Amino acid sequence: MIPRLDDVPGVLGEICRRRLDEVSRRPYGSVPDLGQTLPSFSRALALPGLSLIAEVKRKSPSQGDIAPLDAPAVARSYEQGGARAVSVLTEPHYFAGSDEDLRAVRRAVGLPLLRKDFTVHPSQVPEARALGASAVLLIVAALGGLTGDYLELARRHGLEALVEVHDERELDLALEAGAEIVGVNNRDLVSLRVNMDTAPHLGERARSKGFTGLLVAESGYSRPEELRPLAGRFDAVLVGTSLARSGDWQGAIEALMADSR
Ligand SMILES: O=C(O)c1ccccc1NCC(=O)[C@H](O)[C@H](O)COP(=O)(O)O
Repeated sequence: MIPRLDDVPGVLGEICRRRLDEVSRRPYGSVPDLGQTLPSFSRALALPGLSLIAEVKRKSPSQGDIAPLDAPAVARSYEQGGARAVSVLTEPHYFAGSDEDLRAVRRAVGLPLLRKDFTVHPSQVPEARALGASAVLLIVAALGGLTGDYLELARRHGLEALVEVHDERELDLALEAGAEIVGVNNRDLVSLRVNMDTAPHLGERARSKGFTGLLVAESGYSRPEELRPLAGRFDAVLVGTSLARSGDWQGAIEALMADSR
């Protein structure tokens, strides 16, 4: 169940190899699961109109420092602004996130949470649930042929999975693996280039192949007009940098989503 990360190029490869090294040092099951009932991620995304997954993001390889956020306070504003789910980055070095951020956000809001991390070891799956996440991120570019095994593991732990792709090959792999929630990332995680045509293109391909699950468009969104190509095609959009940077998190959501509700 450990992916062959030597073959993963660029920044994504670096992040994943470092994460695997860190995670492998922790004793399996070191985060106690309090057995709490967690809200459904997919039900929130399937509500009418375009759902927003708002991300708590302090820094990133493409942007550098974004904002020194207080994770639970920002998540509360996201909830008040009408976000339907919150994504919490828990990777410490490249994104300045932490497991404690996820725990604190769980205590602060009632929305379903996505643990936005680089899942490269099976222990991260039960850990996500124990920290209060309803869903984990599975990046096909990192997991390759193991994507289906991680999906099965997530289901066994009562978690949903956002299966992330950014090209046709990865999309086809995600569909074959049985993904029910597919995230199309406009950002190529190897080159870090953003192409806003990626989500509409791959969304259309997924539907043409008979995919009836949930589609999420990810990365690069900051203006309401950029959401127009998603209307009626995507169930949700995941937004990090532009919201995190705004300082007025509730107002930024209201402005961004004004035409999409
Ligand atoms: O954001 C990055 O620079 C990045 C680099 C390498 C791997 C992952 C990265 N981001 C993860 C994400 O997918 C985004 O945080 C998410 O889609 C939100 O994107 P944005 O609204 O553009 O911050």
